Amino acid sequence: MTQPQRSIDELRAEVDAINRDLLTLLSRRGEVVAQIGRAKSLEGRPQHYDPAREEQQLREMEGLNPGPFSAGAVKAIFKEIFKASLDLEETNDKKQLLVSRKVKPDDTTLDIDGVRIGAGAPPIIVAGPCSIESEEQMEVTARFLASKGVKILRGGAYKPRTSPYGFQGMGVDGLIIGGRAARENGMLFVTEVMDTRDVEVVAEHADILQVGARNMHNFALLREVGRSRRPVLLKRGLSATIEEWLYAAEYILSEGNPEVILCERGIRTFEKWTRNTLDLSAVALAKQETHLPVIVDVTHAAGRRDLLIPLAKAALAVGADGIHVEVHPSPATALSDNEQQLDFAGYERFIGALDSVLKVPATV
Ligand SMILES: C=C(O[C@@H]1C=C(C(=O)O)C=C[C@H]1O)C(=O)O
Repeated sequence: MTQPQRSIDELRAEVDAINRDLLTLLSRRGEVVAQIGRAKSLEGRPQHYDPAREEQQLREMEGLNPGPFSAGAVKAIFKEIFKASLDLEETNDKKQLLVSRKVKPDDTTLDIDGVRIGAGAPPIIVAGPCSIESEEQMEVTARFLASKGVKILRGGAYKPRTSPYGFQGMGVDGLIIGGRAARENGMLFVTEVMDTRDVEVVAEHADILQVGARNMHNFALLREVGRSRRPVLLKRGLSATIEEWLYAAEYILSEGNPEVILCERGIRTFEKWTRNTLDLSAVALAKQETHLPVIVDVTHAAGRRDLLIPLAKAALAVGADGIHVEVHPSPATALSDNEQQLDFAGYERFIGALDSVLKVPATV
C-alpha cells in the first residue's frame, strides 16, 4: 500500500508543528537543567560539566534510537543540547556574581580619602619600591613621587620571595615606615598582606591592602581582607585564568567589602625574553565583565625597564584605570627586584612619556 502523496506545503506544516513541540520540550528541559545548575551551586560543586552523566544519556539514546537518524547524528544532536544546557547553567551562575556588571551595571569608582580610582577619574599611578628597606629610602622616595603628583605610595613589608633565604621584608617596622612616609607626603599607602594573621596590623598602617599574585588563590586570606574595612588591590595570579581572578575578587566582595581594584601583572607563558607576558585582553575583559577598577603592574609584567613605557601606553589604551610601577632611589643596591625598578630619573622619563595619555580620564 503506497501512502497518498502529501504536498510539500502539507509536510512542511507538519514539520512546523513538530518544531513547536520540540521547542516546548527543549524549553522544559532547559528549565529543569537550570534547576540542576542551581542545586549544584548550592552544593558548592566546583564545576557544572559532568561528562559521565552526558555519556550515560548518550548511551541510553543510542539504545532507544528508532531511526531514521544514524547513531552518530543522534549523538551530535544531543551533544549540542548538552552544550547549550551547560552554557545555561554557567551563565545563570555567573549572573549572581557580585563582581559582574550583570549585578551592578555601573562602574565602581573608589574614593579613598579624596583619591579617586576607576572610570571617570584620571588614570592613577601607584609607585614605590619593591621592598621597604629603611626610613630614609621611603622618605626620599615618597617626597620625590609626591612632587611628581603620585597619590599612592607602594612598598612591601612582607615579601613573598621564591627562596626562603631571600630578604623577607621588615614586617611591622616596615609598615610603620611606609605608612608614615605616605602620610607625611599627603599620599595613600598600599602594601601587601600575605597572612590572615597580619590583616589587622597591615590595615592599621595601610590605606589599601594588596593581595599579591602568589596569594590570589589563598581563599582564607581573600575572605579575611573581605572582612576588613580597607580597599583591596588584588593582583592576578601567575597562572590564573581570568575567571579564577574574578572569582578571587568575588571572595572579597562576598564578605562585604565592595572596594576591590583588580591588577593585571602578567602571566606565565613559554616566553623567556620577558619575565611574564602582559595579558591586555584580560584588562579589556575585566573592564567589560566587571564594574571594578582595573590597573596594570607594568614592572612585573615585563620584568625589564625598556618595555615599561610602551606597555603602560598599551594598558591605558585598552582601558586600564591606572599603572603600577616600581621606583627605587638606587635600584642597583635594592634588596629585591633590582633588574626592574626605575630610579628617579627613569621615573621622570617614564611619566614624561605618558604625559599626554595620563591626562585623559579613563573611559571603557
Ligand atoms: C544538567 C546537568 O549538567 C550538565 C548538562 C547535562 C545535560 O544537559 O543533560 C548533563 C551533564 C552536565 O554536563 C547534569 O549534570 O545533570
